[in-house]
Amino acid sequence: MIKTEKLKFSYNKENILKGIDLDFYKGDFIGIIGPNGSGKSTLLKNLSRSLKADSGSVYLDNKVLAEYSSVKLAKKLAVVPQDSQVNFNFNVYDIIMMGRHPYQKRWSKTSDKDKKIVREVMQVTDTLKLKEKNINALSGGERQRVIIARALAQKPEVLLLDEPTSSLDINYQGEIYDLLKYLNKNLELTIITVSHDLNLTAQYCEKLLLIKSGKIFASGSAEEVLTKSNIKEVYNTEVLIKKNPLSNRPFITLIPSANLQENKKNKDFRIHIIAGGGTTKNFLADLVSLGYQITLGVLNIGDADWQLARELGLEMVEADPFENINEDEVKQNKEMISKADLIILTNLPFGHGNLANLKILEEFPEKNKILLNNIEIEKRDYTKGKAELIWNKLLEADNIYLLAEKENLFSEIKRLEKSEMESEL
Ligand SMILES: Nc1ncnc2c1ncn2[C@@H]1O[C@H](COP(=O)(O)OP(=O)(O)OP(=O)(O)O)[C@@H](O)[C@H]1O
Repeated sequence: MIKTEKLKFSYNKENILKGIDLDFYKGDFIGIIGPNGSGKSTLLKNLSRSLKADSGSVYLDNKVLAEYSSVKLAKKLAVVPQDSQVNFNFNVYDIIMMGRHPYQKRWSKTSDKDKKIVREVMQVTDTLKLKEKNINALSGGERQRVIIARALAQKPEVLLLDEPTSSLDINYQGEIYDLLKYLNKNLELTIITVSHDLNLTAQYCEKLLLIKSGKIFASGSAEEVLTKSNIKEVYNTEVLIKKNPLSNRPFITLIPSANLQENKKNKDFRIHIIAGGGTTKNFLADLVSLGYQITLGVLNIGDADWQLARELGLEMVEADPFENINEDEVKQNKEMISKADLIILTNLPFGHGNLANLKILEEFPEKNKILLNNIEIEKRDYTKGKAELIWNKLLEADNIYLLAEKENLFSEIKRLEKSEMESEL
């Protein structure tokens, strides 16, 4: 339906769009995302012909966009611009009726058909009750619904929106995107929207187009586009990606980078974590944001710590649950431990899996170890079997530190890191 070929555009000789090839189909619901200044709005304006490309082409239904008369184009394609200020004191009804201009002859009166269509779009956009109100007396969310209603009154096949929810609160954001979804599903409107909100677009749009510096960096489903590495590459940001339980689409959370200087300093300090059962949930993301190099193992696939480590994109040794750790997994774990400057243990020395983990540790008596949540351990009965022997031996060493608190963990790591650096000098 909309296609571009080698689309290039520049403002004052500054290349903004650097060869965009895209192909959108009838009924698509597309989200165009990307960092500030990457060229999203410029692309949208080229698609709606409010800017003219330097080279390359835009096609609408296989016809070059430039060949459409403005009336024909307005009947096919409507735009909800980023800054939808209306400078006149019109009431809502008159504003929406403006969408009928492409269908009206000059000086002609509004027809019954115009009135019927305006009424329909007011119903769909829930703006009937605002009919008599002055446009400048509306809230941001109401105004946006009116501007969308005006665009719909054009009876377009494609709706282009530039950040339709940027100034709206979370309630109105959902309302506008629900409306777009309804229009897309029920009226088969093709929707192309620029947005900064990765989670909203992930939840509502069927396809995403990720723009970086005027080029398409990635396109496809939300799962395909919103990967940790794409976001790192394009936004230079570390994120946590989970599945939104309602939509099953990716849900992105920013990992705060606590202190960039600190992060740089920590870059080479490696920590290997032996955990299980979600015992890392209070500190794992913090350690990542502090810049430590984290590995984990051996974790059972499906375990809460395994899940979190995956979401954080960490390197780990994984094992099938309810199976003994096999030789290969032991080997991988040993490799990770041998590279680590510090080992953190969070779980308890019982069960096959942890026994194997403990046995591996026996081979690294020289490594500093932190045992988190020692209080928990004292409560448990681990006094039987081989685990006890290994465990007691570990506890006898003077390079194992027992901690109960997350806060103490960070200061203890810093202390060990410092002494490591001093011993290297
Ligand atoms: N009218 C203009 N004249 C000159 N340069 C412009 C103009 N409009 C935009 N630019 C520049 O073109 C580049 C792309 O701008 P554009 O608005 O398309 O980016 P964007 O991805 O939509 O950004 P944002 O997310 O911040 O809205 C930016 O560097 C911007 O400064």
